Amino acid sequence: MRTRPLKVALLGCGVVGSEVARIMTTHADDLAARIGAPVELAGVAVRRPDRVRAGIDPALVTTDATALVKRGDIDVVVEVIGGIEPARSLITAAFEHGASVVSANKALLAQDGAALHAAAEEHGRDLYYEAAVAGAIPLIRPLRESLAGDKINRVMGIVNGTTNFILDKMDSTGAGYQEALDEATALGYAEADPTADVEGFDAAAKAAILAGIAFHTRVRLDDVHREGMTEVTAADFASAKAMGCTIKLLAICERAEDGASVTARVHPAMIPLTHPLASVRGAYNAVFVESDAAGQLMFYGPGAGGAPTASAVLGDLVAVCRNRLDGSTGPGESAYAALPVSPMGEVVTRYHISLDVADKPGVLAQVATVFAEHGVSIDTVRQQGRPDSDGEASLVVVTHRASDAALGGTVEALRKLDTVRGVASIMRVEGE
Ligand SMILES: NC(=O)c1ccc[n+]([C@@H]2O[C@H](COP(=O)([O-])OP(=O)(O)OC[C@H]3O[C@@H](n4cnc5c(N)ncnc54)[C@H](O)[C@@H]3O)[C@@H](O)[C@H]2O)c1
Ligand SMILES: N[C@@H](CCO)C(=O)O
Ligand code: NA
Repeated sequence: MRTRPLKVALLGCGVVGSEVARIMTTHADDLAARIGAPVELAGVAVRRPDRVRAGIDPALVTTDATALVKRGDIDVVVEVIGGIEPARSLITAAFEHGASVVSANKALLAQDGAALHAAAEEHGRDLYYEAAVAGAIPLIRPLRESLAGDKINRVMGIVNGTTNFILDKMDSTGAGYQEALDEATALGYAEADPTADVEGFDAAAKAAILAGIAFHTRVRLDDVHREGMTEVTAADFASAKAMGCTIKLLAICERAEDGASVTARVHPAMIPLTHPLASVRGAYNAVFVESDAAGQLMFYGPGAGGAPTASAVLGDLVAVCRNRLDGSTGPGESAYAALPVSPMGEVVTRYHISLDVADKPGVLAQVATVFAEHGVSIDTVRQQGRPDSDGEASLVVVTHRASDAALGGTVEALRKLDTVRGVASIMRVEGE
């Protein structure tokens, strides 16, 4: 074993960074044995230097992250600050000054992954980010390495723990969205500003990263269709139950049936209770991968939290350190397929549409005609009179597979019918 240590700079010492530092210290001997050289924490960049950080030598702490990454003797920079800047400039400077980088930053990778990979390649260094998608769950490496010989057709997953916790609460208790969000906040699952999670931004960033790796194609954050889950109601869950389904916020990356294009999207969807993703409870994450040769694979585990996320960071750290020792680099960006990313209108799936209609003769026929005129085939229709309403009924239509554009046209035309008083909800049905 080499005795000269590999030097690691840690940027950010929050929820994830403090766990990275702890594991580096407590598992130092094992890490050294696995890597073939000791790893030394050579500097820790923080924003608040006065805070007491158990197990971290105060002499290592600095507020000057830029000077730390430019020191020249750093082998690996671990970026767990988050956000776009200064993380992007720091990572770029790290490559320029000879370091490899491990990051957990999905927002940055989804936005600037291509440029950062190019910088890593230019300087002959590694950029690893297993922790950026689904926390501790090994996913990036299985997609990039274990499945490198297969053809991935679909990646569908629950990649946000906060929203899964909220939806699971709504499902199991009948609570409304706000009540479930309040509980998630009180228990520390949801942040004070939950926008990134509940509006699907976090999941969309992860979808962009996953689609890019799965399809060897550059998929930018802007290419991902995004709908949050704030409009999901207790009534939607009741409808889902009636169909033997539950509702999950899904990130879905798909190759088109002709293989010539791909799509990436995040939205709430009904899935059958028999689908493996339906049994993912609480704040857990899971990703379902379908490929030509392997068939169906499921990756499941904790998608967030300090120690679980640090597990993924440490795994990357070991891999990157091994590469440094033998002067190699691991796989970089693979975007050779360069498939076009189609807009949401071209996505084909099934829909569950709940309408408030006038309860009188001919209405069902009128509604069915609108679906037929737009080429959307109906699978089932369920009508329920509502005793409390003045001559209104709820009409629930479940369609066969149709394009999002055709469904959009159908709904627009339905809204124009006098007999359709309102469109209570539209939800996609996945996983069948
Ligand atoms: N917390 C999780 O469960 C989780 C899971 C997966 C990925 N991640 C990702 O890991 C990263 C870190 O997340 P976190 O939960 O640890 O966040 P956090 O807010 O707890 O920690 C970030 C730390 O960086 C510090 N910081 C900010 N700007 C800095 C600067 N210029 N120099 C030095 N330090 C600076 C902050 O003071 C803070 O302590 C993010 O990219 C996040 O998306 C987090
Ligand atoms: N806010 C994210 C953290 C992990 O990226 C979640 O709830 O899953
Ligand atoms: Na992961």
